[in-house]
Amino acid sequence: MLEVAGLHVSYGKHRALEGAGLVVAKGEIVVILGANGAGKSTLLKAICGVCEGSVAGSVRVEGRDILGRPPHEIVDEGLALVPEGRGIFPDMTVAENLTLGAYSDRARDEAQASLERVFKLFPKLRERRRQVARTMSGGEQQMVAIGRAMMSNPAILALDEPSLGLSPILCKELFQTLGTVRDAGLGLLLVEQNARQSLAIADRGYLLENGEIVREATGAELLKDPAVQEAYLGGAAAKGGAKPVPHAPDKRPAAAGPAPGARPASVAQMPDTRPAHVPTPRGTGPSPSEIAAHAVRSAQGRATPRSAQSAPPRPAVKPAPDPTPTPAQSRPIPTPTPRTPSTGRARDVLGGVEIGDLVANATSRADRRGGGGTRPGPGVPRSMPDAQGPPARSTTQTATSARLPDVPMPDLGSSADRLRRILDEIEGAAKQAESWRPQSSTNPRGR
Ligand SMILES: Nc1ncnc2c1ncn2[C@@H]1O[C@H](COP(=O)(O)OP(=O)(O)OP(=O)(O)O)[C@@H](O)[C@H]1O
Repeated sequence: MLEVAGLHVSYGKHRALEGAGLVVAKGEIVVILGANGAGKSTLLKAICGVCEGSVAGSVRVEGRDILGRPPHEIVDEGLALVPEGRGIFPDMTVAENLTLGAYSDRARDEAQASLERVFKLFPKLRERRRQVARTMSGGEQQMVAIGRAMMSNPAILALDEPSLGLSPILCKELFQTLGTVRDAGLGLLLVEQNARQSLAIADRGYLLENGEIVREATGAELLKDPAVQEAYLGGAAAKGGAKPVPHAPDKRPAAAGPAPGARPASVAQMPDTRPAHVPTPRGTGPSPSEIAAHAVRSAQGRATPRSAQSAPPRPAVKPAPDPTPTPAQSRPIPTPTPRTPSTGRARDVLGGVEIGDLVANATSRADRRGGGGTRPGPGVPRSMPDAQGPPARSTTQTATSARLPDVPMPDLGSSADRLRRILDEIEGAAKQAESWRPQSSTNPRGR
């Protein structure tokens, strides 16, 4: 169960959240509705440990306090976030994306069971497991994002605007899927602008106005409520179809606070016993590079003591688009050495691939990119087709015909080091670009 009480968030002087409280039990869908700027994303990010504002209050998962803890620890406690925009690895296959979702301590040993559960929920992902993620439709990519979050074996799944950008048909499929995920026993906390469809599947919902929870009721009650219809469903006369959420209302109800009978009142009114303004470490949801960086640490952790894994998460760096074809995983990748024994069965399902292999694979791709297609990176022989800078192929070819060559994969430890170095180089280049200014002598305005 997720219990949030007295949650305050400020961005500088701006108070975005004022004492929000909510509860999500396993096996229920809870929707947060609110106008643009009401604080919905802030609420979700603060709960999941990825809010850049100052956060105070209480957030508990299964009774354990998680506020102020780093995102990967929060995932380990059983709370996973599907961020707005999905955050999948576009150049990796479905199977690779899913496998990387099992990087947490909580999930690693159960990766196989989690994968089977995801494939059972989303049979399409099993069919498409070798397809490169960026070649999938928006709805399918959303499935990958949800599936990847489920690979961490969460008790509670938080989703930020999962229907954003989906067509009406895909929206319908998505909400059906969320119902199935709930039926599998997970608790879902859903921030949505599609009020009609989200309330239709919700067990309960909360209305957020100007940073405060002003009402809690069942999904059915909220759907029938004239005020909700007026504010979020385009008026009582509106029939069917998703309506845009109105802009921030200028007035709030006189009696702001949980509705009569709102449950549990005791949680919503819990005093804030935490020190004011606990800063949380991240600014946005975990990015693919953060997940990759954590995967690197996890992979290294197999050969190093746990105490050596305490490096802070890396800053978000968007992966550059990969112009080279992505190999399909149709044959096992040779196992790097030395390696501690594999956890076993997940490797079978994924054609012999595990997180360490994925990291090594990603590294060798990055090397090829860095070498401009002319110089293979260390451990990547010149005979690799991509290293010779082949002409661009279609995405269809990418997904179906590219194959990993039978070459030994580089040593895992050095791969991890190289991935780190590449991330550092990207960061350095970004910093240089930020600090660069034209010389005054070249000022075109002559000032
Ligand atoms: N990083 C930030 N720095 C400063 N202010 C922020 C930041 N993130 C959000 N805010 C402000 O906090 C308030 C709540 O923003 P938030 O994104 O949580 O709203 P929302 O309900 O999710 O809106 P939308 O539906 O438009 O996404 C807004 O006034 C927004 O401008």
